[in-house]
Amino acid sequence: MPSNVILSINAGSSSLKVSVFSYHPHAPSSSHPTPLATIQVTGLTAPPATLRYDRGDHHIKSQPLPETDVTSQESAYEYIIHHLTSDAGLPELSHPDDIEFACHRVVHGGDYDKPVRIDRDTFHRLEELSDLAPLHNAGALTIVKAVHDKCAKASNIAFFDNAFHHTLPEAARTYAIDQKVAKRNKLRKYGFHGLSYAFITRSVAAHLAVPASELNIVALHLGSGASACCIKGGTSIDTSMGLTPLDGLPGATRSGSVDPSLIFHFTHDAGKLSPSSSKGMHITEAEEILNKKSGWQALTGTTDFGAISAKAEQGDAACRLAFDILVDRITDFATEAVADLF
Ligand SMILES: Nc1ncnc2c1ncn2[C@@H]1O[C@H](COP(=O)(O)OP(=O)(O)O)[C@@H](O)[C@H]1O
Ligand SMILES: CC(=O)OP(=O)(O)O
Ligand SMILES: [Mg+2]
Repeated sequence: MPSNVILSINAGSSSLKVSVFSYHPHAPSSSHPTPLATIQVTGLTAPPATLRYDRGDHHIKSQPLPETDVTSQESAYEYIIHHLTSDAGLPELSHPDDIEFACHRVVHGGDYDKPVRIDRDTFHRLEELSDLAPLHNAGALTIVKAVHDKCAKASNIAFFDNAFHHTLPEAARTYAIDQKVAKRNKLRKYGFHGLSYAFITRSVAAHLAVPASELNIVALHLGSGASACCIKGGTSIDTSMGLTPLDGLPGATRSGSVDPSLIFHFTHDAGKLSPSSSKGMHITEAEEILNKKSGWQALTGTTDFGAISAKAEQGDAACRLAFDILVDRITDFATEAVADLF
């Protein structure tokens, strides 16, 4: 009997979220896969990480994980696969070979505007984009590799977080820099969280009972990474993230938009390679500081925005400021975006 489990895998900057579906190879093409379970490890940047597991309509467990066990997207994936294949209540997935398709959210897909099956060539192309999504692509690719190495029958498919924004008008996606250099190095606004915006567009249109092509909204995706998107006629016409997910709204460890010359006044080492660079991913001190040592972490000492909002309400000044900064930046984007909708 052919294996028939589909995994949907979202390697976020602070979490790994996996949904398990079953799929009947001979079912009509109009039928949808059946959801079996969801499992997630959250709080990777605010240890201890937490496991949450739901099977069918049942919440099975929520528990903190030992701090040493799960510290990265890669170790979270190993933990999750072990957990799923050991669960007697989920007989459809009792061995990694039961997985037929592993569908990965890949944050930076460069010029790809549609999902692709990942082969050696696409894997290398996505690896080359790792420098442009330093908190994301490399982690997702370690999971692609784990599936390739350990799930004999699975195909890896990449779904790109920037693809929804391929409709950005030229003026919105072009930076005011030398266009020869921009074109050669593919320096433009890509935008991210597109899988989420595509879902929001479908869901809001269904809720309002209007065709997506008539939907005009400003949508927000607020998580460890935060962004906003202006959606006109169901398509993205502007979004707050840019060449990389660093641009736009601040996030858990990200500064968001700052004056581009600020970093040279912050440190004289801005252009040096950071010690956390690896053979496959080159990160300067500037990128390290702005991606990993800024945002809510730098302002309040935690990346947990739930805790920040609670403390802000209790009068904690640093948390109040962090909260107000987020509101200020969202309001800036939304005000401009609403004007673009008319
Ligand atoms: N109810 C809430 N109120 C405020 N912040 C929340 C709430 N629920 C989750 N968060 C915050 O959202 C962040 C996690 O976002 P998420 O999108 O799941 O992560 P990732 O970027 O890894 O995908 C954490 O900072 C968490 O504290
Ligand atoms: C693109 C991005 O920032 O994703 P996440 O919110 O999962 O970190
Ligand atoms: Mg996310």
